[in-house]
Amino acid sequence: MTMPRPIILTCGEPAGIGPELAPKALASGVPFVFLGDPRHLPDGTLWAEVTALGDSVPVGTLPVLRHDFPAPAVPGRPDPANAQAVIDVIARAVDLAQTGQAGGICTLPINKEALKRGAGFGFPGHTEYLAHLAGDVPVVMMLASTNVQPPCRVVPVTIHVAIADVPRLLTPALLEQAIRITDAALRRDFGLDAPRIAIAGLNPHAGENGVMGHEELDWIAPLVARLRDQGFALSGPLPADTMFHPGARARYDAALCAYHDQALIPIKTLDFAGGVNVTLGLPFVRTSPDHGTAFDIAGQGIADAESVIAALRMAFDMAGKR
Ligand SMILES: NC(=O)C1=CN([C@@H]2O[C@H](COP(=O)(O)OP(=O)(O)OC[C@H]3O[C@@H](n4cnc5c(N)ncnc54)[C@H](O)[C@@H]3O)[C@@H](O)[C@H]2O)C=CC1
Ligand SMILES: NCC(=O)COP(=O)(O)O
Repeated sequence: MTMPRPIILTCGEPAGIGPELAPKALASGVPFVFLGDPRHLPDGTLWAEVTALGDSVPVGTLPVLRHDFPAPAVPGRPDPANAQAVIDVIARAVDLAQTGQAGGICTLPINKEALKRGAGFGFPGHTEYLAHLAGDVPVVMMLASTNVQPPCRVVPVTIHVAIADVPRLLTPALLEQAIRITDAALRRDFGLDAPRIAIAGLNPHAGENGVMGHEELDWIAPLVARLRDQGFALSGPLPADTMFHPGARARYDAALCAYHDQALIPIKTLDFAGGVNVTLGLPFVRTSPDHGTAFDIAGQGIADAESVIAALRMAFDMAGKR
């Protein structure tokens, strides 16, 4: 087996904890290159500029593929002048992955509000932007634990949308697409031969036979039955409140949830430190730590690098499987 190419670690929002996590991520042991402005790294960081992904640097030194930003970074205070460069770094990383120069990308967190206000960013997150850059392909956001058993893997079928819009946006076509993409990715990237997927209901108690909502009876259960007949190992619709305890998680490999918080609250409660966000369905590997920009602690040097280390390892592992 050939060794995967190095992973690109994008800088994300330079006013957040991303730049201080990059040197700490060397502890991952994964070959990676930081794509960003070296001026944003903490004082005293050992870094060396590389011009290509194969370039070697001394042990313990952060390899940096330089992307100059217009402004320095002030922790906790995103500068609108830097917003476009944050977006450009993501696009440049995708290009490096699509052209085979990088084994995949691992993204440090962005602040969606800062990008929207600073550069009119038209996407609610990396996930949607990456799908666009890849040619408007359908994708799925999955967050996967690395520290708990049985594992907690969750997919929000609707992603960054207002809760008021969920019942309209959660459609049979979207759920079926998410099931198919998740099943394929669990086989390809996670080495599962017969993935078991649990489907959460939308309503309390999964509607309790229509007395607390009707979507489960109207279309979720029929869709699950139809796809089960096609060979997918599906369970549900299940009441979301009782499907994340260890005994329940032992019965499936990934849980498909109706909306963002239904999926992300369990994993961030069970394994905030080790959670990894992975985009399924892209033609290249993309992972990310599960946390955000953490402006409240940025620049203090106390940010925990466990999630980005787990994300880099997962990206490298996935790149190896492809
Ligand atoms: N992949 C991405 O680009 C993501 C971006 N975000 C963005 O981040 C921004 C802030 O989001 P929040 O909801 O406040 O979540 P957050 O994850 O940034 O912070 C939540 C809490 O966890 C703490 N925390 C986060 N990461 C930590 C770490 N590595 N070590 C120690 N403590 C840590 C923070 O100090 C804060 O108290 C938002 O703009 C959001 O959209 C959020 C999640 C993922
Ligand atoms: N809450 C998860 C999140 O915001 C991650 O979004 P993305 O930037 O990875 O799409």
